Amino acid sequence: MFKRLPGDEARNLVSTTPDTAVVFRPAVVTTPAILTLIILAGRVLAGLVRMTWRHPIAMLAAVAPGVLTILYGWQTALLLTAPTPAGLAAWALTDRDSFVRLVGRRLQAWWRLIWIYRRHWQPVMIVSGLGRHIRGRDYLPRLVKVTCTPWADLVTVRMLKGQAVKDWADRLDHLAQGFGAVSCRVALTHSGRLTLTFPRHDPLAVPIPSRPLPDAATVEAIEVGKQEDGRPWLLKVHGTHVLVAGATGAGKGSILWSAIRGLLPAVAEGLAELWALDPKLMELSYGRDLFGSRYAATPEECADLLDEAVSIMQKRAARFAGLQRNHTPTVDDPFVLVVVDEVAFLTAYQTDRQLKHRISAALATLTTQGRAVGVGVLAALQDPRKEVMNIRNLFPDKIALRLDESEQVDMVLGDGARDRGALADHISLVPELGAGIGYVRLETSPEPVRVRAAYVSDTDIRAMVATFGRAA
Ligand SMILES: Nc1ncnc2c1ncn2[C@@H]1O[C@H](COP(=O)(O)OP(=O)(O)OP(=O)(O)O)[C@@H](O)[C@H]1O
Repeated sequence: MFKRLPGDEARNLVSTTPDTAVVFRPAVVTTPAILTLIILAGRVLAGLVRMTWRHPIAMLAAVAPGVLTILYGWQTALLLTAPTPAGLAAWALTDRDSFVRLVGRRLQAWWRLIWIYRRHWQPVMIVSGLGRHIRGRDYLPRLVKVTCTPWADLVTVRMLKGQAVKDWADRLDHLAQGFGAVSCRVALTHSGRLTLTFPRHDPLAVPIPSRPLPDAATVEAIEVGKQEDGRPWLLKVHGTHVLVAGATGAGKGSILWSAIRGLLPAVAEGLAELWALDPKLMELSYGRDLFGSRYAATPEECADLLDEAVSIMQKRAARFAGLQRNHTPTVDDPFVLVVVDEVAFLTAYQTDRQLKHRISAALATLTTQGRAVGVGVLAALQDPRKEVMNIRNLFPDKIALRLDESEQVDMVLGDGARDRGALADHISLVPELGAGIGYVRLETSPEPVRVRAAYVSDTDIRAMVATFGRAA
């Protein structure tokens, strides 16, 4: 009945070594076929119980037609079960969003669990070195569940005992390639549990047009683009300082302009002021009228403007002392955002030592004391190395756009950011595909989030100047 397997030959083993003192003849116990069948049946039953426990509705849908047919005949079964698919189809046609959210994504997740992840789990784990094959047994991390979002698969994994997140972070390429995704990111969710994110498509692949002007005057989180999951990317500039690092052509301008755009209604109401330092004389000069007299281009002018910001900050601090600890923008004490394009021109690349010292001191003073009194700095920078920007750590919020070298990612976003998937050095050089794309660490989570800034075109800037130039 059963094929003879190599193991059955063990009883015929003889030693071929001459004069061997001891010859092993392993005792081979033949398992009765009935026992094997009972064990197999037990496993199938346990699998069915587990499946019913985990997916009761799916099991009911699969089993009900058969049971009804046996009990009442096929006509009755058809009559009783047909309304379900018909109802689902009607639901899908009338309210596609809720159908996709509640049914479609679950089916998709189930299908991808079976077809992509479970099918390839063992080989990918063993080949990538995340699982172990010891003495004929596989020790594999456990694939807990798969959830589908509109753009990615989130795969929950229980690590093997003794594994570290770094073991997984070092093998992101293996995982992406193994499961047919373009990239993979890893995040620790609970002790011993990870979530792997495999994007199915890229919602940031096409440039995003400039965001609509806010209806109300606000200095709080400004919508400057989109996050990878499709939600708006809200940038906080009030109560913090933001450093935008990116190689030339990475799209730093689009973040500066999106932030400026979002603040314009507040500027018009007198609740905010935009001060611009434009040492490259390129980016901010285009909308110069938006800044009124608070625009500087030469290093001397920039130093004067920064000193003025420091003086305002210190006067406010003296007035607020003992009365208030946080700033609320008012017409008398508006929020001041100092926008600096290519800050290294004013610091590292500045040849006049005295001026360089003055500017560095003013920037350090603003970034250490300005938050609480409503003076913020939004600075762009091409090269994030410490020699170039020794005060980069005084900026609480940092954004990494396309960077030239992998080591620069952790310099901008902090240790371990690249290991967790902030591949800022892999962003495309083609402007349509990569400009404005970057990684941020939001306050709520240490995991880097991929974002794309909206592109504020020259036409947008001209329209902004036409509407708000006078207010400035
Ligand atoms: N958010 C964006 N979406 C799509 N394309 C963009 C975006 N931002 C910029 N671009 C494109 O990329 C080009 C370079 O952008 P930008 O000049 O802002 O880069 P940069 O980082 O400021 O470079 P540099 O440091 O050389 O000034 C722009 O001319 C534009 O065509």
